[in-house]
Amino acid sequence: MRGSILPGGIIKNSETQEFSFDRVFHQNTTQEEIFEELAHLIQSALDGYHVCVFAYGQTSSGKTYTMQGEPSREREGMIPRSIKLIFETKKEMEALGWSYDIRASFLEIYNENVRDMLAVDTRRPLEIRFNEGRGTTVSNLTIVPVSTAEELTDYMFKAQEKRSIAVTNFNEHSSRSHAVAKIYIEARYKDEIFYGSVSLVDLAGSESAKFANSERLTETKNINKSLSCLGNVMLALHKKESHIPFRDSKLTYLLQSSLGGNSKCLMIVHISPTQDCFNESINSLRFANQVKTVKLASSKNRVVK
Ligand SMILES: Nc1ncnc2c1ncn2[C@@H]1O[C@H](COP(=O)(O)OP(=O)(O)OP(=O)(O)O)[C@@H](O)[C@H]1O
Repeated sequence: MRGSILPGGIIKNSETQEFSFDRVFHQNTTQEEIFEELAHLIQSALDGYHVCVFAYGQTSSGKTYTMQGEPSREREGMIPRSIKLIFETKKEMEALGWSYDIRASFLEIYNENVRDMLAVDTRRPLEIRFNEGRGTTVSNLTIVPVSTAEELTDYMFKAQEKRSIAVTNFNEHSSRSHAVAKIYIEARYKDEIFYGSVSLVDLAGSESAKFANSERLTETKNINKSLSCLGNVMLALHKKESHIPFRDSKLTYLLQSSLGGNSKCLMIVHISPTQDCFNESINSLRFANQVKTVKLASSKNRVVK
């Protein structure tokens, strides 16, 4: 990335800043190519691992496009592709004697309130609880059993329609909430049960508060607080600190089980190609650099009956 930031956000174009990541996608990369990075993780969830995929980046940088996509086959995003892969693999494995119980929930965190996207009244905030052995759960969250990919995709669209939408300076239909689609997979083979899950997280835009108008300031502050908590949790995990500040935000508290040791995580960081967004892009790349250093341990969640 060319340019550097001077105090006050002035960009000096003569210097080069370099970042390196596991994979870098350009703006013409297809959804199918991006999903190739995810497919093995989805497979892991079917084998009994907890998997978490984040889309991070400033407003309008393409997070929802990546996760949700658009209805056409080529443009469908990571969530519908994950759903299809889960049900295709389930069918193959059932022929080999496995059986599956698949359920799903959709929630959003808006202004530090957790809301159930499948509930009739989505305004009712829900509580996050921590149970020894079960990890974090959300009280009264609707978790629906699903038996086909189409059924689960329909729930995804219903949940998406209800997401908090507000007007911002950058994106007319910007999503101002973190959206978490979670698929719970219980796989049985003979006397063994494997408990896996996939959390697909479309984070709210990470733009700096100075761009927000006064109405949106509280939203933006809450979004930035939870994203910086996510960064702090990642840093504390990286340093193997004795206290990991999961409870500093609803987002990190909710994802405690997915981040805290026993999971496979992937973050897709989005940046906008325009010069106006340079400072935000640098911030996103720095965040990604910090996250990249975190090494999580993961193990299969297996019970023998
Ligand atoms: N790779 C892409 N190809 C085609 N269109 C794209 C691509 N990425 C983003 N877009 C388009 O750019 C616009 C903004 O993208 P999107 O809504 O996904 O951004 P976002 O990061 O989710 O924003 P917000 O934080 O406000 O939710 C949308 O109209 C989307 O269709």
